[in-house]
Amino acid sequence: MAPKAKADALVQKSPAEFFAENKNIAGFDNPGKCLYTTIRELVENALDAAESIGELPAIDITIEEVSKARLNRIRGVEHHGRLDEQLYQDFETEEAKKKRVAKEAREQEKLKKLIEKHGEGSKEVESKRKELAAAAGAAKPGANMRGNLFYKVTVKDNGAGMSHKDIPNMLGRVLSGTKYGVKQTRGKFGLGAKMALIWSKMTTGLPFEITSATPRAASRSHYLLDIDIHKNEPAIHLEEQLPNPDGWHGSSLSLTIEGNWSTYRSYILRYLRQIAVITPYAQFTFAYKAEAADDNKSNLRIAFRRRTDVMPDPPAPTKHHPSSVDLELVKRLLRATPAKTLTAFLQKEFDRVDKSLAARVVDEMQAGVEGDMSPKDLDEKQIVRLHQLLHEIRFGDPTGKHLSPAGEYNLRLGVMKELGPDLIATHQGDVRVFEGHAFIVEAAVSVGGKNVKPGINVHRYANRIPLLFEGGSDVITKTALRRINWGAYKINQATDKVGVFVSIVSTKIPFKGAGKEYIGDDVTEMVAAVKAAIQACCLQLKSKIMRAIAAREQKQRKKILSKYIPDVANAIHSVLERMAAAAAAAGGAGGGAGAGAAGGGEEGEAGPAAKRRRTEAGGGVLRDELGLLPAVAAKEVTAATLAARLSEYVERIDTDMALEYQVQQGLAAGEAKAPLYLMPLSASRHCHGPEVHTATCVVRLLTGYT
Ligand SMILES: Nc1ncnc2c1ncn2[C@@H]1O[C@H](COP(=O)(O)OP(=O)(O)OP(=O)(O)O)[C@@H](O)[C@H]1O
Repeated sequence: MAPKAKADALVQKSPAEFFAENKNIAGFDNPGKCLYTTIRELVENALDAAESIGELPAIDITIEEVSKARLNRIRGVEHHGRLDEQLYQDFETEEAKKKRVAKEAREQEKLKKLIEKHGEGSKEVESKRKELAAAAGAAKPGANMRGNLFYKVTVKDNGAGMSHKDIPNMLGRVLSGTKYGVKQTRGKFGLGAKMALIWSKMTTGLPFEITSATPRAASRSHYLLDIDIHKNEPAIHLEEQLPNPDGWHGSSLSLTIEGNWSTYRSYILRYLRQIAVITPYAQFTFAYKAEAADDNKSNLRIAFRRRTDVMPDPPAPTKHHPSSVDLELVKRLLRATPAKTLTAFLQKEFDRVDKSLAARVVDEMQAGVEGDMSPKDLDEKQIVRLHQLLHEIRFGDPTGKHLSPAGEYNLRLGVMKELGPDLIATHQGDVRVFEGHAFIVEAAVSVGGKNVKPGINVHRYANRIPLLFEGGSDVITKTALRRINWGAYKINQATDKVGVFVSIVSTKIPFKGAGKEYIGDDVTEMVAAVKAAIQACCLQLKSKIMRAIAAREQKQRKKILSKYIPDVANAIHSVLERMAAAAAAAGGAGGGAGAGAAGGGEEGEAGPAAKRRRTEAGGGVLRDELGLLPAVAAKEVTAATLAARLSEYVERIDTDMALEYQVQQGLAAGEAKAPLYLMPLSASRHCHGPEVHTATCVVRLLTGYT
């Protein structure tokens, strides 16, 4: 008989263990991505911390390369040479070496043939070279060994700091934070900084170093902190309070982790550039320090300067909207409320519930529930009934006053400073609601600019943080690429350099996953709001683009007309010369004093009538009403005269058309119109009236006419 299977042993995991084993859920996928996410989490905490006290953020970010040798010195690990080379992954056997060399020779032969066929520098040769270089790297023995890719990451801010006693729990216990309330914040889960610490613990074993001071604190807290993953508890290596003579406030957080700068460099820089776009009132400095101080090729220093002191109003905490709460939350609120009566509880804990509405909700509960009973006395069934009613009754929508969008001004400024586009339009949508949470969508669409690829370049933001990964499934990308008919707005989706910036702020962003990488495309309200915001920008751009096209066409027309003026003037002049000569000859034959008409002319026509002569040339009849022919004959009208008059004419119709066009556009665009009264110059004036500022000029009115 087969032995009876042993029941699996029950194991419980701490949240820290769970996240350590499932790092990717929080955006910690591979060493490169971990470096990126660490920076991101620390920068977002820094911004939240500064904005929470109304301070214009000033954030310094440093990534310092740490070689394995240096890391080992820091960790006190002794260096030993290799005893047995053959044990190591980078050891190459004779046979493997022979194979590699033969393969390399074959590839070189292929390259030679390509050079003969297409020539040195051709596309084919260059791509083969790249392929060979990559293959050479991959074929190196031990190529997949993890190299010395360690980095000390430090982020310093001028924010609110943390109170001394809270630091261990805030930064050493997974799922602990101060941002769980109903409030728009960049952080949400109480996880990011701890994930960075877990990653550091898993790869270098070095602790978090934290220095922090709250505003007006007499001392700075200094900690070396670790996390006990099994217990999900902070483990303190060093705790001290240092003097704070200059009254500094803020935090400096530092971690040493494994990473990969070369593969994630572009993401990190893109992230910083995008956060600079949405936060133009913040100042960021970024420094990458290579292990060798004189490695100028690797060392990097970038400053994203502050461009405005106008900071959006800070988001305010709000109450739960009745339609957003689940049964568990209702129970938790009932347990925790300081309210003494049920009516007061409803009024105090929920958004959009005033005293009279609270009383009506209580009446609706029936079954013996009274408004003055204690919320703690509700039994299980009554709580279920209350929860159901909260979802069935129509409450007013959340107002969205507690939200803090970047604002069209900031968004426009940010895009202009980072991209310098040719055209830009911005739009802020109305407050909308999903699942009882208010949200606002803002958008900017730009055309042209530096470092912008042709096509639709989508930039996504959620609660003012840039989202760089997993864009394909995001509501913003999908809407921009699939739901907007760009052609209808005179934008060429394939060749124009279009920047689409969409920012969503809300007390609840429907992120997919704790990594906060993308927003689901399944919230109908959000899809509609994103589409409307992009379309509103496109509509503004369309009229700008049409104006630009018309101006370009006009310029082009003028250029073409001007180009032909000399030829046309010469041609006309030579025809006129010939006609003048013919007229002179005909006049002579007719015996009139140079005034006779040829062919169809009246016999004996003379005097003033001679000025309006008819000349027959080549079977046609020309009526010289202006008396041009004698002027041509007398060389008073030359080709140059004709060219000058033609130029004048082209210039005039250009100005007339431009003026007419501007007037039409002004009227169509509904620009500010103000009645102006023109007085005869003879009217005497006593004093100056107000100035009228229009889009194109300032008109000063004169008053006090007599
Ligand atoms: N630079 C800082 N200044 C002040 N407080 C900070 C700073 N960094 C972290 N904190 C505090 O530590 C808490 C935990 O931070 P952590 O990054 O782990 O999570 P979070 O920001 O709350 O949420 P999320 O996981 O979504 O980022 C924060 O809620 C905040 O109160």
